[in-house]
Amino acid sequence: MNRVRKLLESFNYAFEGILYAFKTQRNMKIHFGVAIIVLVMSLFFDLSRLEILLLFSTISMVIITEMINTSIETAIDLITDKYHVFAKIAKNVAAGAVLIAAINAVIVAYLIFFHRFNPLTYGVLRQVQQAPIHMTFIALLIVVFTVIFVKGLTGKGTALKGGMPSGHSAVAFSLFTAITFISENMLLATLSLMMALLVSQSRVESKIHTVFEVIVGALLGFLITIVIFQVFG
Ligand SMILES: Nc1ncnc2c1ncn2[C@@H]1O[C@H](COP(=O)(O)OP(=O)(O)OP(=O)(O)O)[C@@H](O)[C@H]1O
Repeated sequence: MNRVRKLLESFNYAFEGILYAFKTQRNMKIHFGVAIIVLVMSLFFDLSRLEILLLFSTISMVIITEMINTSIETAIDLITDKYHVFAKIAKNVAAGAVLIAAINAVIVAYLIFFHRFNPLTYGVLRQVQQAPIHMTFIALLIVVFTVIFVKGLTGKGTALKGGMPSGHSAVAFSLFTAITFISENMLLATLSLMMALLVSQSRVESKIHTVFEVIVGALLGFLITIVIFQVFG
């Protein structure tokens, strides 16, 4: 009897932990909200057992990493409220784990749902792989990952602001290239190029990037997207 009570008690503590994370962490509410939307959506589609399994594992992974992140943050705050480089590393690494789980979730959701939303490509993976939107999505993802990676190598700026190269111009030029390939229309190409130039110019104007960083970003976005469209288009 005592053992059963102990077991129940430990379940209770575990639920308290889940509730605490949900109540106090804004991101946790977002994860749960998105998870619910995805699960409701899954009811409208004829998902295979494997796809459902993937959905559940992916959702669990995001929630689990967020909870471990909360746990580490709390433990660090218990130890110190002073600035310490180790505290920063521990918290950043834990936050990084959540980010990876969240990116994985976006990719899984894309692979499971996207072709079902597009009646033209319904059920035909080969067609989806060749769809411009698919290539644009993949190109953008690769551009963003590359920018973050290069920023990490050069050690300047943060993932989303400043540093080498400019992520904004990389994305803007990637989109310009995708629009040019998809539309095959000079006017649209010119207009989107003007927008990409404006984005890049504003990064220099607001002193977030140097001209060189913006040019490297633009080249990166442009070249990666060209390669993707040439190879898979
Ligand atoms: N004691 C500390 N020493 C050094 N850097 C810290 C310290 N505490 C926090 N930081 C830095 O601030 C960032 C945010 O920390 P914080 O504890 O506010 O986490 P958070 O992700 O904002 O959490 P929440 O979403 O719960 O508000 C950490 O990722 C870390 O880089």
